[in-house]
Amino acid sequence: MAKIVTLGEIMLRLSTTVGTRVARAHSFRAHYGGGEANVAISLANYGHHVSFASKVPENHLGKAAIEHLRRSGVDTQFMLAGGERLGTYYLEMGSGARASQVIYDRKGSSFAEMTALEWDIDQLFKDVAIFHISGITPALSDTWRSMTLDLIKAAKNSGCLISLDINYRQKLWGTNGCKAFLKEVLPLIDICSAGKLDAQYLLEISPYTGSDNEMIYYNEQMHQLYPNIKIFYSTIRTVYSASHNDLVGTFWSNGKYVESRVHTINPIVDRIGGGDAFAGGILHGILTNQEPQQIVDFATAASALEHTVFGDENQFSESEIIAYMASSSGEVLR
Ligand SMILES: O=C(O)C(=O)C[C@H](O)[C@H](O)CO
Repeated sequence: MAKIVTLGEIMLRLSTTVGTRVARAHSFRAHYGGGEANVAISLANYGHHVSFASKVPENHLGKAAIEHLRRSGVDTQFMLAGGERLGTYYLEMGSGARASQVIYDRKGSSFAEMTALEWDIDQLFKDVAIFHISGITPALSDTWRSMTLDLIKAAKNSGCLISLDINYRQKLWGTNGCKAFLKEVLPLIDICSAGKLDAQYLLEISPYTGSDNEMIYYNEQMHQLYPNIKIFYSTIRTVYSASHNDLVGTFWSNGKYVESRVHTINPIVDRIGGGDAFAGGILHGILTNQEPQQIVDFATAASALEHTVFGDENQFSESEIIAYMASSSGEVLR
């Protein structure tokens, strides 16, 4: 199967149990996560040869992060060892009207402190079909901002398709920094995860005022700005609370727009990583040359299932997702 490389920061996640605030917590659950690592795990679950590239410290936490990737079958040959610490984030689990909250504790991490591309770049992109990256990495430092562009250019020179999840994180940078980065990077991108809010607030597309499907408008406007981007995808949450979503997946490819059915996720066990599970499903569909409707249906089902388990990563195989698409009644499967 085609080779994919994803690159970014993997972190230790420490989360509260539902109903406990971070400030009152006496214990935390430990998981490992990071947008691009989560996408790599999804793709490995579906049988793709996928490498995740990052840097972690040479200690037991760094080893645990690598073990987390290996357990799911992600190739870790591009995991560098060194630096001071593994980035960490705390997650206060939301409930009902109270949103989940993230506190980042990632300054000074082995990955964030990198000042040079320490990988053998020719090896990293050798025989790679898709290079996937997100807007989290350039938000870590000015150096990472220019290194992200360098990586993308190198991947393009090696013939990879470039996939970017905008993944705007307001706790890492402001909209101005992100907007400036997007102006530079989007002309280099082939596949892009961008939703309505990204279109309005980061790409400055005027709000839709008509009565047709607004996502068709936003996707077409984004494509007009960046005709090189042939695929846009995003999820829409029509009912939204910390513990309940109605989720719809959208996919726009060369002028054709499709949506999934509505997935009602109630209760949500853990929403972190739902977007990455969706991205993993989309990239899987692209890599296996599926039809747009099949692609969005599978990716949205994968995302819906990801909301039902603890942890940032999709833990379901392709056949489990297909079985859920066929039943989705929550009955006992015997
Ligand atoms: O927020 C981040 O920077 C992360 O990468 C942590 C999570 O895994 C990610 O947000 C999920 O998309």
